[in-house]
Amino acid sequence: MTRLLIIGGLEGELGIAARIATARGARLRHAEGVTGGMAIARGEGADLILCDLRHDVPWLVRTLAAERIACPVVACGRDADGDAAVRAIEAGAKEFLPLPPDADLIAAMLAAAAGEPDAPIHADPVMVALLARAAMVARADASILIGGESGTGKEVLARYIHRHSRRARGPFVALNCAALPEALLESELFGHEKGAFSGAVAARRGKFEQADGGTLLLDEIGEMDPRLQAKLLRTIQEREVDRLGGQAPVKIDVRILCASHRDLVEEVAAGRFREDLYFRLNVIGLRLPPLRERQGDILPLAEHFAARYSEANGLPARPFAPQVRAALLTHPWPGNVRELENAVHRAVLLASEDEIGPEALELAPPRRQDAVAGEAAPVLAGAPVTALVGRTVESVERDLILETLGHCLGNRTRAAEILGISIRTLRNKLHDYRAAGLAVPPVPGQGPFAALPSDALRGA
Ligand SMILES: Nc1ncnc2c1ncn2[C@@H]1O[C@H](COP(=O)(O)OP(=O)(O)OP(=O)(O)O)[C@@H](O)[C@H]1O
Repeated sequence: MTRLLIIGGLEGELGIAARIATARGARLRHAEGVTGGMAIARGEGADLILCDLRHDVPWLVRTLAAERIACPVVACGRDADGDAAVRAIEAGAKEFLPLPPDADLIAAMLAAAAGEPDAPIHADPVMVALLARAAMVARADASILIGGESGTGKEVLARYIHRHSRRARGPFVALNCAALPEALLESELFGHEKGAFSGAVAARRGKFEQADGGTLLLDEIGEMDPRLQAKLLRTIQEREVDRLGGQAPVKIDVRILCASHRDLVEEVAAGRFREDLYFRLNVIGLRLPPLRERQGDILPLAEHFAARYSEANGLPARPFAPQVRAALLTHPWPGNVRELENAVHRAVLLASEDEIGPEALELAPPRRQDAVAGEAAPVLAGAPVTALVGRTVESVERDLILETLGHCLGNRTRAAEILGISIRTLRNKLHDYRAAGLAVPPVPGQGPFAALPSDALRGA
């Protein structure tokens, strides 16, 4: 959690800045003047100092430097205080924050001060409120269940909670419960002793032990099978894990965060998820809204991804053309932030020299589930191999899986065989694609198009 020190009177606009910063999860200390501020910086330390320009900012900056206290100072004032701002910056103040304060600017400063490279990018009031709540509940040790469609940023939020918790210096460990078959998931979670099963050639600490003193994120918890659910409940209640093949349980101190794109209440009602475990995990519930319900986040996220992928690919930073901005704002984003990230990544690679224009933006048309024949083609189906450069592994994998399944007329077993993956992995992936609004060929004999000829089903 960022320790913010504000120097100056809090009755006016600086007070508003203080409230914004606290709402964004900063821990606030306050001093009326620079001498009091220095005393706090020496005693408790600070990650960021906001100092009113009416105080002696140059003295503050010099004294911090002389005492080797590394802490950025941001000078705050009205635009009219130009001369004082220049003097402050010349003395070594990091930035000038114009008053009245802008909430996004404060958030960016806090994120930079906290050194949070993967801080959630956000601007929409819905997300501002959600993150403020997350930062608040992060301090308790209670379990949190994070709901939200696939790709909305549940893991990003979980990491944010960890960083704002008193376990921030401990490990953050994540495990996707949908990605592994049951037996493997069990040993990944709980660990095993050497020889516990064939192939267990050495003892291995499970994720619970790895997360000791920190936070464990169990992603896609709704996919966990009932036997493991029972074992998980026991582990949480007893605060100790039994390694497979182990002699004695091992004490653990772990905070559990869970994420699921399924409605776990429905899963409980359907008898697929244990009610007692649900109540254990859902002490606090947070729901990430789909991207289409937080329009204010779209452009800041798009700009963030454009900057990131331009830099990563050694390309110049280019602005989005106005048509692209409009298209980004109106697209429904069934795959949420992940879809936006992939679309912007592609656009950055395909764009011309001076701007990211509409020709570089490929947006998948919105799809109904189980689309009619001919529409069953996956996004970018039939892309020749030479067109793969510039695409993410994830999007190529998705197209490969959907095309293969279409080729097998929806036969999951056959498609999994051809793809060389387990049927469980295939099912999990198809589930995600469906949740993201993509057309998934139905199981033969069950779908509405079972009677159609194969060519029609295969699509493009
Ligand atoms: N607010 C955000 N700021 C920056 N990046 C984000 C944000 N939200 C999501 N992302 C990015 O979008 C992608 C998907 O996010 P994440 O994996 O957290 O989603 P998820 O909801 O856990 O998805 P799934 O349910 O499929 O596991 C990631 O690459 C992540 O970095």
